[in-house]
Amino acid sequence: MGHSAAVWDYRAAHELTTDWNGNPLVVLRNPQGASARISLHGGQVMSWKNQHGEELLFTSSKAIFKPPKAMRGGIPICFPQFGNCGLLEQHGFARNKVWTIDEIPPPLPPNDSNGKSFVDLILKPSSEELKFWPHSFEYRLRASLGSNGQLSLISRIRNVNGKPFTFSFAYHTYMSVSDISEVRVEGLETLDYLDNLFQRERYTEQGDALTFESEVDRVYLSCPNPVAVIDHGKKRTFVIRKDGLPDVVVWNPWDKKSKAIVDLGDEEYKHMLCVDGAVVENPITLKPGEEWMGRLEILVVASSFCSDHLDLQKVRF
Ligand SMILES: O=P(O)(O)OC[C@H]1O[C@@H](O)[C@H](O)[C@@H](O)[C@@H]1O
Repeated sequence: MGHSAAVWDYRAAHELTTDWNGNPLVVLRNPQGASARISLHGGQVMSWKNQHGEELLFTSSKAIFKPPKAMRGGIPICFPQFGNCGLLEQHGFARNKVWTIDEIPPPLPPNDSNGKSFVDLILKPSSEELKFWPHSFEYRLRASLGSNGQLSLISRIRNVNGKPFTFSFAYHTYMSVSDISEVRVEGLETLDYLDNLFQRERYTEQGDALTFESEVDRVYLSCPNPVAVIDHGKKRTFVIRKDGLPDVVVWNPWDKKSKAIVDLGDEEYKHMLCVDGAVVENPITLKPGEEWMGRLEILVVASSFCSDHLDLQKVRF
């Protein structure tokens, strides 16, 4: 049965360790030497390295690795609320909870199993969460690392409640960049966005590409695939493809705001950019028994491909 191959893949390709603070951590590796580390605290990707051992995600030098807060960096999961538009704590509780590993996960689809290592993490609400968000759910997060180093995150959230519930969501992806002034984001041209710096007022993107000269905190609406983060300094491009995640949040706090963020080092805002696949404008409502799926895939394209003429539609994951 197909299942045995997947179990073999799973056992051979990931290992369990702990971070220096004692939090359990899953390590995925591919045969070429790329790796990803996913913490059971928050189901958060903490590190993603390419085959040369270069870190692709930003982690603050002042990051606090202790529950109940999420570490500043990597890819925190924002669920069941994005931002502060709701009654829950900012970005919801999922990023602050301890997840478990599914030791016998469903297999990878046969057409997608080649060289992939993966892990499935599970979050179910405890009686504590149910007190302030009274909805039973099962959340399965599959993190996988592909043969060309691409990182893929698939969230499946199922309503196991007797009543419908509604949520918003984001993969809050902190990319590591050479210098924010050397970066541009493509794929957002002509889109409408909600500007968090102006009470979520709606504007339309006018530029050919988004560049950074001051604080940016926006939700771009209904973004087509792909979105690209082009880093001229590091000569590499993050190509982002998503499914079930219509919106894209772009955030950099810039100098003034970052001084107020206690777990962000001085001047570190220059080396980070959050570009999140998200569901913000139209939250998801799940009826009893229904499941939602949101997939994010990120591939870093080598410097030789990094030019103004990169044809993003032709990038193969
Ligand atoms: O400090 P937190 O809770 O991780 O949030 C960081 C930022 O996350 C972004 O996604 C929001 O748009 C910002 O408004 C927010 O400041």
